[in-house]
Amino acid sequence: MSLLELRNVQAYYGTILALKGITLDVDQGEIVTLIGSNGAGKSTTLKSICGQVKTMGEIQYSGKEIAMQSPHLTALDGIAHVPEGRRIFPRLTVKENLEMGGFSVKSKKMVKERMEEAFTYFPRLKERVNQAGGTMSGGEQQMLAIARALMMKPRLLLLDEPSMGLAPVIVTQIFDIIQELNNRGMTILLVEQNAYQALHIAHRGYVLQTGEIVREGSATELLADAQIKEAYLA
Ligand SMILES: Nc1ncnc2c1ncn2[C@@H]1O[C@H](COP(=O)(O)OP(=O)(O)OP(=O)(O)O)[C@@H](O)[C@H]1O
Repeated sequence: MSLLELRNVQAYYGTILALKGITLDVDQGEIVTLIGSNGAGKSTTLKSICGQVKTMGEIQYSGKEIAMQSPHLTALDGIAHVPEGRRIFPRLTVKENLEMGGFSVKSKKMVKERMEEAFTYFPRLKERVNQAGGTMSGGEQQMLAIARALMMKPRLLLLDEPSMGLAPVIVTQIFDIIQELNNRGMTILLVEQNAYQALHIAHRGYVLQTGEIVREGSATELLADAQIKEAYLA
């Protein structure tokens, strides 16, 4: 059984059908990437999993049906969503942002432990623990957004375009960290426009086009595919 299974998932914004029946799996321990152009439905797929849009079809997580479940409960079930555009709290410090991420953790000691664990991935955040989130660079804010998601010790991490708007050298750092998270056991569903780098760290990938999956395969297969190269890796 996969950790996450979507079966014929349709998603609507009002009467607009943004996903036309998506079927995909994410197994425990994998990095799976969703690639596709602007408006293909990548973000909507993540929002569907988190109960942030109206959906039809089955979404099973760890054997439980979670379609249309409230985002709050989905988070408590162990699914962390890092949305596009790194929505950190700009006026709060790094430490306060991380504490907000651990809001559901009752023990202060555990919050501290988790913060220290997050700092092992992001030593730069530790150096800036009292700096206001909004004054940090784009890359640091992305790191903070991911670190904040780690505070609830998720089993599944949904990352929406973590490379967006970042300089190439920072993108490489972020991708290295994503890979390290996975090496230490985190299952990751990664949405990316940067298909080339995403496929380099992923095990498998799905290609979305106007709300439909048009191709799926191992990352190696997709990287070698001539059509994909032309459309997404140019
Ligand atoms: N709040 C909304 N209201 C109406 N339509 C929406 C809304 N959000 C997204 N859509 C539409 O749903 C479709 C899928 O959008 P989505 O954001 O999932 O694409 P995406 O693949 O993540 O693209 P991008 O990389 O540009 O974010 C698009 O046609 C978009 O216009």
